[in-house]
Amino acid sequence: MRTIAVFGAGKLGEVLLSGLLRAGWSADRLLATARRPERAQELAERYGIKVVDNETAMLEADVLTVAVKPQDAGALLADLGPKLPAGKLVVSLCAGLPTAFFARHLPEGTPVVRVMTNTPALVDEAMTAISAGPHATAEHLALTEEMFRPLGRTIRVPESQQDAVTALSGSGPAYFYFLVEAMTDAGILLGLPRQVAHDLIVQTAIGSAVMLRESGEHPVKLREAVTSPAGTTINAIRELENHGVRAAFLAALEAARDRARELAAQSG
Ligand SMILES: NC(=O)C1=CN([C@@H]2O[C@H](COP(=O)(O)OP(=O)(O)OC[C@H]3O[C@@H](n4cnc5c(N)ncnc54)[C@H](OP(=O)(O)O)[C@@H]3O)[C@@H](O)[C@H]2O)C=CC1
Ligand SMILES: O=C(O)[C@@H]1CCC=N1
Repeated sequence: MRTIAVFGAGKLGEVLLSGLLRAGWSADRLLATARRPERAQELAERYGIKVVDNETAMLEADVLTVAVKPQDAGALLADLGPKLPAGKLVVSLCAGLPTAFFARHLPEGTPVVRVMTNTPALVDEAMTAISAGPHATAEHLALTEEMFRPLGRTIRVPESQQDAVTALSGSGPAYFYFLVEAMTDAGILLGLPRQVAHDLIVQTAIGSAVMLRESGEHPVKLREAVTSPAGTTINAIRELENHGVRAAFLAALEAARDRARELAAQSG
């Protein structure tokens, strides 16, 4: 079993570590790094893993998973890059940053894999997209899949699609939570107690998601089955169309994709 280090175990890094432990990855094969000592202590106590400095993690691990914010990746790589021994696999979780950015900071020949996952990894329902960067072989991709498959679904995509993936499934959970929040408010407007509105919409979201996955039907077909002629649903759909909700999603995802591009441009 390989040793995996998570550099910058913040929100997403912790989700990954907890998922690997749930999947049976041995705690003594996991390392984490953190910038703040109190965070390091918290992770060590919570998961029983070693939290070490970046250089130790780089030397001891086989897979170096970069989970710092894209804005912090340059400083981390400037520190580690020149000292990186051969034979390590670098897996980036950073939104926007192309593998070419990593290659510029790392010794020639270092394999890099770019990954975009999402927070439902916490309940083993992540959507993880994996792309080969420079020097990444089939074996490196298989190893990355081995890390992420227990956390949900994985797919391979060309790296050119990763900014779109980031906008769609990387950020996607936030859009669903936003929708649930808005629908709960709507329930309150209609006179339901907050908790009742919340419970109704959460179960409706789960039921709809399971139907989407398990029926294999097109969403239009599933929506039609709910939308009775001259019934209630079509009145709501007309309002959603009048308020440009579909167009808002198109614009929102373009904005997220553009931000991923900006992060890459700013990182140099
Ligand atoms: N959150 C999400 O849903 C997703 C995030 N991502 C990507 O994952 C990455 C992490 O995001 P997220 O977890 O939300 O961010 P967080 O800020 O929660 O985590 C990043 C962590 O890295 C630490 N850090 C920064 N620099 C260093 C360093 N040099 N050495 C050690 N630790 C360091 C930070 O420390 P400090 O606490 O001091 O700031 C922080 O704890 C990003 O690149 C993001 O694009 C990808 C998909 C989904
Ligand atoms: O908001 C962000 O930048 C990160 C990347 C995808 C989800 N969260």
